[in-house]
Amino acid sequence: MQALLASPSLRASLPSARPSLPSRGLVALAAPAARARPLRCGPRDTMEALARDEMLNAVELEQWESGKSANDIAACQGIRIRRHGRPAASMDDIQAEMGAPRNILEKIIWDKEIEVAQGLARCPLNEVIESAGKAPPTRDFYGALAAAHKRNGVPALIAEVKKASPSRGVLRENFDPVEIAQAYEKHGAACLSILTDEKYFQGSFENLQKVRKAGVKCPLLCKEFVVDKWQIYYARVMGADAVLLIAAVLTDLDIKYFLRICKELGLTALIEVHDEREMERVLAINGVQLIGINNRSLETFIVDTSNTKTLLEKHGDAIREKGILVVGESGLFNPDDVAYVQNAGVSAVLVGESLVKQADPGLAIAGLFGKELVH
Ligand SMILES: O=C(O)c1ccccc1NCC(=O)[C@H](O)[C@H](O)COP(=O)(O)O
Repeated sequence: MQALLASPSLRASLPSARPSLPSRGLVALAAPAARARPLRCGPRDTMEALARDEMLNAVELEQWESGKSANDIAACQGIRIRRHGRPAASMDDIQAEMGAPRNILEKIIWDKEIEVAQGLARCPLNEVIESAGKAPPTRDFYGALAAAHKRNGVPALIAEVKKASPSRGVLRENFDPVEIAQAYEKHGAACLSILTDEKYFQGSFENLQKVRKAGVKCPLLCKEFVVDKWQIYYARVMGADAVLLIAAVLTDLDIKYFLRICKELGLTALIEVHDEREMERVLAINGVQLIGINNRSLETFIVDTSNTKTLLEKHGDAIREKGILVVGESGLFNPDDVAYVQNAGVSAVLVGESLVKQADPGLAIAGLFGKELVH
């Protein structure tokens, strides 16, 4: 019998998802050879496909069999964000067991685990999967970036619809997501990023859905803190063409598994890295098309655009050989900032604050690039 690591999402649904998953948590499945029927597109089949594609790593299997907790496995990959795995508990009880969150990103993730459990209770996974299968076709997020970069001769723009953030507070009081999205599209944004986290960014999945239903044509990134596959299916249902997967939060197996789900749903995955270790991890994963280099540390809020230059000086050749597009994210305010990351090797930029806080976010785009962008 082929033992298969519990998928990240399955792990999240187990009673002790992260703190300590006993080796009995291994899920024994029929040896792939024994399966006669073709692969269905359900999560269990995705897990079998995962195993069949030998995306699993013997080291990871050994770690699980050694009884290491999922948090220990994550820590072995340099991940500093822990999971509590107790979505039904109060934050007080969680903190009594884990101590206070070490930084804002860990706090966001601890809240997200609880939110996802509430979402699952509200809209069970099988229903979301069924709805995702009926959603209109996705738009080509990756292709839109590549085309815009070629058309304009500057990095393609992913313009972010963001009302507030932990580091900057409220950016725009008068916040109409559809109005902002339409202004961005009118002035040449290739794609849009829509914040869907409510507690820390005052965003929502409803904003994503409104923008999609308003007739905005450019592809939409669901800017969410993904910790479970339910969020990917739900993003698809609510109108996303791409989702964000954050390497600082997700293990290699999480990313491999979620990449496969994105592929099945026709979604582009933007894999976000911030440091050397995360870049090396992500470049070792097959199927990555789009890497975002965040100049902002999501743990300290420090923004340093030289981060993009440093990472691309070392890894640019490998990235180009793989045909991966790179998105420079955060802290871009003027043409010099854009030129700096362009010279470093990015094909696109993701920009929020410097646009959304302007009186006319659409008009601000020409100011950011020093020229009008063409469609
Ligand atoms: O922006 C924050 O304060 C923040 C805190 C914790 C996690 C994520 C956070 N921001 C997400 C982003 O990275 C930005 O929204 C995005 O890259 C755009 O950055 P900017 O142009 O500087 O608004």
